[in-house]
Amino acid sequence: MTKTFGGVQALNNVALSIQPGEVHGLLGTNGSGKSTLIKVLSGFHAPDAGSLEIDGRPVTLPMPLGRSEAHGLAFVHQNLGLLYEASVLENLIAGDHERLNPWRINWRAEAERARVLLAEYELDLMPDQIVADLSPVQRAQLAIVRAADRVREHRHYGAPGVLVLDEPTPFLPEEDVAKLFAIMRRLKESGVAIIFVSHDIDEVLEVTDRSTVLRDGKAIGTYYTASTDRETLVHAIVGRAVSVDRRVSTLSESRPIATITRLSGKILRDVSLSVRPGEILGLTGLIGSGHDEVPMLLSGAVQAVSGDLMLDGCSLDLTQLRPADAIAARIAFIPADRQRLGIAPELTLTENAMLPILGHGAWLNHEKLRRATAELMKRFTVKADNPGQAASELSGGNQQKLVLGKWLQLGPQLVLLDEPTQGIDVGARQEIYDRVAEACARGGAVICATSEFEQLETIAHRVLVFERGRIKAELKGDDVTKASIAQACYEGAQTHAAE
Ligand SMILES: Nc1ncnc2c1ncn2[C@@H]1O[C@H](COP(=O)(O)OP(=O)(O)OP(=O)(O)O)[C@@H](O)[C@H]1O
Repeated sequence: MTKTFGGVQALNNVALSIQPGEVHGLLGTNGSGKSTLIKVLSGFHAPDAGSLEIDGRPVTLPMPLGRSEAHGLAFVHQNLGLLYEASVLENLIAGDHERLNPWRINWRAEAERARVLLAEYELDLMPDQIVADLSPVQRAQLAIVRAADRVREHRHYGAPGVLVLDEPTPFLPEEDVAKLFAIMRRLKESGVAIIFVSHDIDEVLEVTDRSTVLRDGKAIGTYYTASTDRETLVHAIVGRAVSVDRRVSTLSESRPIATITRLSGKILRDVSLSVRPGEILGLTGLIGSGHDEVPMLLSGAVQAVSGDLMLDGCSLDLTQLRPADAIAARIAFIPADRQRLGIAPELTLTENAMLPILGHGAWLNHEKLRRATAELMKRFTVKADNPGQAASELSGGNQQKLVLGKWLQLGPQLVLLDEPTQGIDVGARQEIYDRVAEACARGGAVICATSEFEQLETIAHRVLVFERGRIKAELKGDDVTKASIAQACYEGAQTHAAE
């Protein structure tokens, strides 16, 4: 398969075969061509050259949009492909042309079918819930179950069934990843083949049978999971060894730069905490613990029920805080849902990157803005054709790097991160950590909400573990390890503290 966009060769003669009942990892750095390959299979892109065979039968390319399902292919793309204003039920049946006559839908029977399906996969969802009201995790689960259902349906028609999961796990905490893997194993046992795109090498080693690595649009090799290891895969992906050792700077004794008192939101109840200049404070917990509410409330993205923030001597009432006030106070927020909250997809890279620094003057120096964006893209290693292209054309990981660059260029004194490296490849993660460390070295403080324990072990000076809206444990210094964070999350507090 070969595909070029302007000057970018996204796929260069890639060959790949997937066996029935196999989980096949598709790995590679950001922009290496994984999504492009998948979008060729779904009919979104027409390849420049290449052929496709399913179950021994040649399939004509380009795949007409909507026809991939008839060949037994079902997809969960990075943006999940859900209709946000529609209900869970409407999302489950939307586009199910193989099974449903769109002119005559028995809504009662479909609602019952949806209830059975959701119960089978142990999802705590009701058919009439609106997708916009669901948490990111629930949305990911819904998209995966919908695709799994379509694949299974096709087995009744005698088609082999291939489920394609393009990075379905970045939002999911460990317990939900385990649930997803259980779904995958069940499908695999019934002969369904699964293509699994992930940047998480541990997950890849746990769930795949084989993996193919793409680099710069070329297939570097296919590896049997049973006879490979983390280092080999990382080396194949990045082209060099990558260390995941703990790397935190030494903190000098100083007073907090930010103190949050009695913060309450939808889940959070009366939480108080503080963070010192140069410190990276990790917040974590299981799904619904409320840790990921903190960045939203401190940035004014959502107004708090109660709470104050004392930032470098200034007091901010978090029940009144608007995003513009937060930006003026030099608070930067990098949200988890980059597609909806991080980027403006139709705007160019320059427009996206320069939005926070544009003044209110009538004249814009476009050449200067373009140059500043090109510089930013270099610093944050955003792989793109040129600053004038639309942000929607960037690969997922490169969009994330653009959002980080857009906010960190302001030199914020409080950086709020929510799952900052989701979708970022193992090599580029180190660069992101370097940029975050730079923000700290300038005297800023970082609050990072994440369900990736390994990330916290690598970068956090201190970690607060949340449960039911409250802090239940604090881990510091050498106690910040993947194992101790997991233990605190799952088994109860080691120590209890709230500064
Ligand atoms: N519609 C498009 N127009 C222009 N360039 C594109 C388009 N889609 C993808 N590209 C480019 O093709 C290359 C491969 O992108 P692709 O999305 O396939 O990467 P990826 O491996 O899925 O990356 P990630 O891990 O970040 O999601 C990138 O350089 C990207 O910028």
